[in-house]
Amino acid sequence: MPVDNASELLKYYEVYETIGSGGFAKVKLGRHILTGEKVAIKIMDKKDLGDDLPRVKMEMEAMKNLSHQHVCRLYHIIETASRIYMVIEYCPGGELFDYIVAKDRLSEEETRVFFRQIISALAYVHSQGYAHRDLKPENLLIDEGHNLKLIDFGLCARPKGGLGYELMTCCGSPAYAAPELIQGKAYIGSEADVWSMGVLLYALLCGYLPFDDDNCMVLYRKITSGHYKNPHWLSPGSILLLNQMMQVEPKRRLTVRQLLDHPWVMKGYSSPVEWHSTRPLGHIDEDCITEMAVSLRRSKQSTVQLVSEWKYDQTTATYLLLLAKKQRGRPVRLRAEA
Ligand SMILES: COc1cc(O)cc(Nc2ccc(C(=O)Nc3ccccc3)c(OCCC[NH3+])c2)c1
Repeated sequence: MPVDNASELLKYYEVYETIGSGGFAKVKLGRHILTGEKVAIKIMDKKDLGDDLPRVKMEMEAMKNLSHQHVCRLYHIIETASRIYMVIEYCPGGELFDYIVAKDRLSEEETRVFFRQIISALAYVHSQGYAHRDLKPENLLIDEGHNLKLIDFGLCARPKGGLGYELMTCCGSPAYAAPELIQGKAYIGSEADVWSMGVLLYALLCGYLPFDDDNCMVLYRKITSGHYKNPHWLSPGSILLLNQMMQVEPKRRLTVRQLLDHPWVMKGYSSPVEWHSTRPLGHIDEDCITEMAVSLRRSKQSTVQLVSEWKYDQTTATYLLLLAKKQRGRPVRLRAEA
C-alpha cells in the first residue's frame, strides 16, 4: 500500500496540531494557503474505515447539499490511495458539550439564543430532506462569532421518498435517542430529531441528562417510559416545552415548524426563528469571482463556470473560503499564486 505522503493536501494547506480524535477520524487545524483562512481537516485512513466507509460517503454527499449559517461547511474533499481528507469550517469555540460542563448549566436566556440557532439548523436540514439522527451537544460546535454549527452528518438519512418515509436503522447515542428508535420500530427521522432536541434543551437548562443510567437496559426503560424530573429552577414555560418535545408518542410531539414560533422560543424576541440559509448553495459572489479570475488568469465568465461545477476541489475551497473571508469583513484577496 503506497504510504500516503499527504502531498496533495500540503499543496493547498499548511497543517498544524491535532485538535480532536475519535472513532475512525482525527481532526487537525490547518490554513488554506491561497486565502490564509484557518480550517479544520478531518483525516480518515481508508483501512481503518472498514464498513464505516459508506457512512463517510453518505456524510460527504449530505454536506455537499447543505449550506447554512448554523451548519458546519464542507470546503474540500481530497481522496488519495489510502486516505480521505475533509476540509471543514473552523470552529474554535469547541463543543457545546464542553461549554455546558464549564458553566454547569446555562440560564434560560442564554439557552434560548443557542436553541433558536439549533432550531434554525434543523429546520433547514429537514427542508433539504435530511434527518440528522445523532443530535447531541458534542455535535454542536461554537464558531469564532460564538454561534453554533451543526456537525457530523455521518448518521444522517435522506429517505428516498422524502422525510415522511420511515427509517429502520437504529443509530445515534442512546441517551439522546427517541423511544421508537431504540425500540427498533419504524420511525420518521424528523420526529426522532425533535425528541433529541428536547433532550438537548434539557441538557442546556439542567447541565445533566433527563434519562441516564450506566446500565443500558435501565436507560432504555427510562427513555421508553418518558418520565424525567424537572429541577426546581426550570420555569413553567421551559417545563411545558420540554414536555411537548419529549412525548413518547411521536405523533404527539411538536414539529420543528411549530418550534419556529413557539411561545417559549419567541420570549424576548419579536420574530420567529429565521431558518432560511443566508449562504444559499450555488450562490455566486461577484467580488470573489473577480479576485479568482485575476488570480487564475481566466475570464470572469470561465471562472463562474469553473466554480459552478462545485467539485469540492481546490476551486470550490478557494471560492468558499474567499466568501467566508468577505463575510468576516476581511479583504477579498488571494495570495499571489506561487
Ligand atoms: C460538518 O462538519 C463537520 C463534520 C464532521 O464529520 C466533523 C466535524 N468536525 C470538526 C470541525 C471543526 C472543528 C474545529 O474547528 N475545532 C477547533 C478549531 C480550533 C480550536 C478548537 C477546536 C472540530 O474540532 C474537533 C473537535 C473539537 N473538540 C471538529 C465537522
